[in-house]
Amino acid sequence: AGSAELVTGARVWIPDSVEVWRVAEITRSYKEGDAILHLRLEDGSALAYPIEFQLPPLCNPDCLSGADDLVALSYLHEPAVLHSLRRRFLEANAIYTYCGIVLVAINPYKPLPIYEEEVIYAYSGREMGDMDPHIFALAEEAYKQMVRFGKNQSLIISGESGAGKTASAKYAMRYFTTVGGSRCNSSVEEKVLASSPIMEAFGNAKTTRNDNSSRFGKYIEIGFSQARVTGATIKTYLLEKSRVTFQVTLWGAMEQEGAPPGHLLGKQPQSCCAELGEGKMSLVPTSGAAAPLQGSRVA
Ligand SMILES: Nc1ncnc2c1ncn2[C@@H]1O[C@H](COP(=O)(O)OP(=O)(O)OP(=O)(O)O)[C@@H](O)[C@H]1O
Repeated sequence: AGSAELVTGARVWIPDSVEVWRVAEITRSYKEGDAILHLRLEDGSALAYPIEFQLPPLCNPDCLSGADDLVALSYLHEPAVLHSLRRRFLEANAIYTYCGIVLVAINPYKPLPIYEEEVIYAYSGREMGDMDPHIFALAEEAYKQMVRFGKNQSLIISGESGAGKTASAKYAMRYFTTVGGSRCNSSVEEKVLASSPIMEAFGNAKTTRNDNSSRFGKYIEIGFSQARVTGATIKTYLLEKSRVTFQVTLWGAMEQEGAPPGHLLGKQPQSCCAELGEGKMSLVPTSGAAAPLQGSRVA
């Protein structure tokens, strides 16, 4: 925040060890060079907040936080983004929010009734701004651009382990196979969708972060002809050595602070496959180097 905006009555975010950020109201206008900012917390208590390096970030007006596009916020900083996403999720069960052309997704860790075929058709042919933020809106935008201009499109999905990248990619694929499904050759779409469990059987494992964690990134190329799906190619990439070659014991996983995220959970390398169960296989190269992975073709 600029010092001119830190006036009596303005609200700011201050760091908190439990809630991460909490709101406080300024009770005395701040002047350049002041070492203390006088605040009142939400429970009514007074706080003399020391200005060490940075002035605290300002709160957005209540009417703005919770907007479906973060770009609408007057102040765009970490507490504003977290507060807006939290409010949308808790108040409206809204897991998707735009930030311009980027879609931010929160993993709800429970099934939501927002991926049915009716929802796909509701998004089909619509503009991004007309509908609530959704992975289908993004998929529709890419599909429309491809059909309209005949240009290849890419969806880049990133996030930490367990964020929901694989699930999002599957929803996008379901969208394309539904709106771009061909009536005469429906087995192609079925094969494209059926490729996911096969790839997961070979390449996923249970980790401390995610019960069904991908061991490598996937580049999925979906081919279209006259706006209809004709097939898909999956190439594997980004084989993280730390995910594959580093193993800790079951007890070590619990005890070891700062263990790399997404590492395999197994007692001994040789017992790892059995640990993983449910038809999943671990990828444990015999040498320390990352094993090259081949692309596999579907349909
Ligand atoms: N939109 C969603 N709705 C409901 N559940 C979800 C959603 N997205 C993800 N999940 C759940 O969260 C779990 C973890 O998601 P997912 O495997 O897609 O994460 P990831 O980002 O691919 O993780 P990793 O990098 O470890 O492979 C999934 O098994 C799924 O049950």
